[in-house]
Amino acid sequence: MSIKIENLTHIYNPSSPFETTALDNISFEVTEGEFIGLIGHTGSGKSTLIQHLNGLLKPTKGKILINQVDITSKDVKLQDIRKNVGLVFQYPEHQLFEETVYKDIAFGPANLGLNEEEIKARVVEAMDLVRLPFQELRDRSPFELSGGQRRRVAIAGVLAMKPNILILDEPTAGLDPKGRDEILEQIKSLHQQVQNTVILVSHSMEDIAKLVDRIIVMHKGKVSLIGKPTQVFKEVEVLESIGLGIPQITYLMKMLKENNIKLREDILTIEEAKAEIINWIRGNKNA
Ligand SMILES: Nc1ncnc2c1ncn2[C@@H]1O[C@H](COP(=O)(O)OP(=O)(O)OP(=O)(O)O)[C@@H](O)[C@H]1O
Repeated sequence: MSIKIENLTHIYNPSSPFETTALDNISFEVTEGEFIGLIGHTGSGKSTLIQHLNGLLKPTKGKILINQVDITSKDVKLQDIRKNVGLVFQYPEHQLFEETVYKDIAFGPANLGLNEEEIKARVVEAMDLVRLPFQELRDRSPFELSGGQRRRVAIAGVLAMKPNILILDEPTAGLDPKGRDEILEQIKSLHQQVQNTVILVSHSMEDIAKLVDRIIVMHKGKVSLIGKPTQVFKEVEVLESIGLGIPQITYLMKMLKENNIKLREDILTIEEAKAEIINWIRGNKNA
């Protein structure tokens, strides 16, 4: 499903001493099946923006079109939006409440009015997508699991709704490096399998550089940059002026180039850098 944001403004506590313009007239489009990284400093408006996409917040001004349907219109039911747009909040495991893993993941599909057989199929599939063993964990309490497993149960609960648009707000926050890599790897492989539209909110350029088709950089309620990772990372001055950087490996490639070691600058991962440096060394040996 596609998303089109038109002149979206959101003001908290309007006409009060606490008035805050969290989103300031922003516009952009996301095409069906795109994987978007949404990045920006704390307070830049990321959470406010994504809460508009599943109808949790209403715009002060502007429109949100999902597959050309304006979801801010009074005729659109919240339930229909939520069927299509799955939102995984920050620290989603805090919202687990059922006594078993199965019941927690089944909660959303049950609310969709599906029958028991279909609900079970959804739970099995969702647990498989986040690599949680169904037989071993189905009857366990989510509260007996590790932090990383609880996070995956919570993500599975949203995946079981089979949303066409999946939005994840800092899904790796608070996890150790292994847990973080596993979750990112699972989100990537899910996107490759089902080709859904994904918006991943992150503070880490490193994390999103490897995954996304395009990056949206937010600053003070506005879209500051939007483009492919390699395009966005060329804007080092803009990024630094708003307190963000480019991935360390991209810095290293730039520095090598400045020292007359001619390498590609659009390197995003250590693996790509390794291959490029080995090529360069081989080329010089043969010269
Ligand atoms: N419920 C609220 N009431 C009043 N102001 C709010 C509310 N939620 C957010 N804000 C303000 O709106 C602005 C944008 O906040 P928002 O949470 O959208 O930013 P963010 O980029 O998601 O930050 P973080 O990375 O910390 O989650 C901030 O100035 C924030 O203080």
